Amino acid sequence: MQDRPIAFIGGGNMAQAILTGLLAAKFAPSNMLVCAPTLATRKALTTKFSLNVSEGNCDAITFADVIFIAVKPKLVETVASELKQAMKLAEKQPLIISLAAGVTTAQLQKYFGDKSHVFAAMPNLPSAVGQGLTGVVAGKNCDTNSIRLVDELLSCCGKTLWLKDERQMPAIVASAGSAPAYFFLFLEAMIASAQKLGLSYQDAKTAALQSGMGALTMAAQSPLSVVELKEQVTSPNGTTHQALASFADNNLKLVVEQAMHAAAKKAASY
Ligand SMILES: NC(=O)C1=CN([C@@H]2O[C@H](COP(=O)(O)OP(=O)(O)OC[C@H]3O[C@@H](n4cnc5c(N)ncnc54)[C@H](OP(=O)(O)O)[C@@H]3O)[C@@H](O)[C@H]2O)C=CC1
Ligand SMILES: O=C(O)[C@@H]1CCC=N1
Repeated sequence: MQDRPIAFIGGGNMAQAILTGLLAAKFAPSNMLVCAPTLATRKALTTKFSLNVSEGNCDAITFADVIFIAVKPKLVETVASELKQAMKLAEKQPLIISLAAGVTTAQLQKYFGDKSHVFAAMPNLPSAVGQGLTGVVAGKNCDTNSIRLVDELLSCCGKTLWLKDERQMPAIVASAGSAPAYFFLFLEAMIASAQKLGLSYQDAKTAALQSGMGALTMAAQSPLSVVELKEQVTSPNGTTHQALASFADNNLKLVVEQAMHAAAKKAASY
């Protein structure tokens, strides 16, 4: 699999995260092509990854077996109309994996053509460190071999979740695609509060990060539920009780629910 030529349309944050995951899994930079319109982006990508770059998106068709679409959702139709022309002349049809939030397999099928082999995927940024979560759905023309290949590719970047019902995709956007930002926000707030309580920035960051990594590792490994683990930290009328009561007074669960519904609603609107 590592010798498969792979192209990215768009070379921004998400393309680079997946690229980093694939390169760590021993894909060769010489088998990678990134198409991006801005010269500065192409130069930065060449310097960082020593891979191939192109200004023209259609080069992806002659180069690659698998093409990741890593542009903003609103641009997917535009880049698809370019690629579709080149695909008509191609001997072999590439697998198209869209990373765009909220763009469905039906939309992809319409943009790339009824015979195209499309996947709608929703990864997240920790793909860059092999800890990503990608929700994915296969379009109607994808056979078992191509599904297996896409699963292997995405698994280089972390866990892969094949959705039985594509209508679950907005929930994946809200709970995985956007979710790293919620954790970063929480860390940002904890670091700032710890500084106000007297720690240096560096110590505040170490305390927040180590507590976060410790808690997440326990939540992943323990047979106990997160509610039970939370109770183990909380002494009756102790310090944690005070903190959790303050969160409850400020309706933290409702705040989280509203935020995730807003993300899902946006995903469903593309
Ligand atoms: N960021 C994230 O955490 C996640 C993002 N996604 C999805 O990934 C997609 C990309 O997001 P993200 O990487 O954050 O965005 P960025 O803005 O970081 O990157 C977008 C890229 O698209 C390129 N681009 C713009 N126009 C064209 C064009 N006409 N042809 C080819 N490339 C073009 C830009 O090139 P240039 O730099 O040359 O202008 C840029 O490299 C989105 O659809 C988003 O929904 C999904 C999950 C998580
Ligand atoms: O914010 C966004 O729209 C993209 C999709 C998920 C994460 N980033």
